[in-house]
Amino acid sequence: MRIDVLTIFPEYLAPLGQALLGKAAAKGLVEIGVHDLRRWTDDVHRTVDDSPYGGGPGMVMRPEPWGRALAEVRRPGTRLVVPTPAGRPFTQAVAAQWATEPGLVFACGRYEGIDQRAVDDAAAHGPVSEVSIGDYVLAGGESAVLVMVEAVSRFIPGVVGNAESVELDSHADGLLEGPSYTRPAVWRGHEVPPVLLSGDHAAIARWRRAESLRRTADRRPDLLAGVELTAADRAALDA
Ligand SMILES: CN1CCN(Cc2ccc(Cn3ccc4ccc(-c5n[nH]c(N)c5C#N)cc43)cc2)CC1
Repeated sequence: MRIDVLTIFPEYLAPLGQALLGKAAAKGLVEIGVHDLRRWTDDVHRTVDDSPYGGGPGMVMRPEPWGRALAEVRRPGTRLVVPTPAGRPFTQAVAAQWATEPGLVFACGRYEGIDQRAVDDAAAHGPVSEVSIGDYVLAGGESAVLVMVEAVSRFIPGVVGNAESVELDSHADGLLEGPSYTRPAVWRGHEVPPVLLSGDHAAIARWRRAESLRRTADRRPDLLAGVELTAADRAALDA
């Protein structure tokens, strides 16, 4: 997969070269390009913003640099992802879907956002997704792109050493994952749940499902509505 990021703060995306993703890039599992949008400005001051039509606070990013940058960076048909507080929710399912695509281009806005015409015009050259990573307001799209690239890359074979780990991620089965434990068996008087030391894999699987259901019911009851519960699940929730 090829991932390109357009931003006025390229150094903000330096973490993409670190850790799992950095290793994946070194192994050729993913190609990452970060591009300074100012490369496509047309004035000596390398201007990327201007006042909003209709008035209002702050500045809006001009369409021209985006149009020129996307024409050069985005291969026709490649999905353009535009982080925005007004976007559709970015979810694990969306990450899994995008991971099947040959490439992604991320447009990091700043100020009060990007002139909508730059986004609308991009739709003529491939799919465009305006997405939000959560119901809070950031200062720009770069943090959101770091989050989304990490979530998508976990689905690329070979990026996460243990493929089973991705299958057991929170939200993989629509639920939150339950608690995890490792040695020592007792730490500051806190014991690891005995079932995990029992070697009874069926009992362990039942316990883990029950803990996942209980945590989801407690912290994200909204997710339960989308999960088909068995009789055993209901019994675990009622326990
Ligand atoms: C007059 N109007 C003008 C717009 N504001 C709304 C507004 C618009 C942009 C910004 C800053 N910003 C610029 C680009 C950009 C991309 C993503 C995100 C973002 N925030 N939160 C998420 N989950 C995000 C994601 N993903 C924020 C961004 C701040 C506030 C209301 C008043």
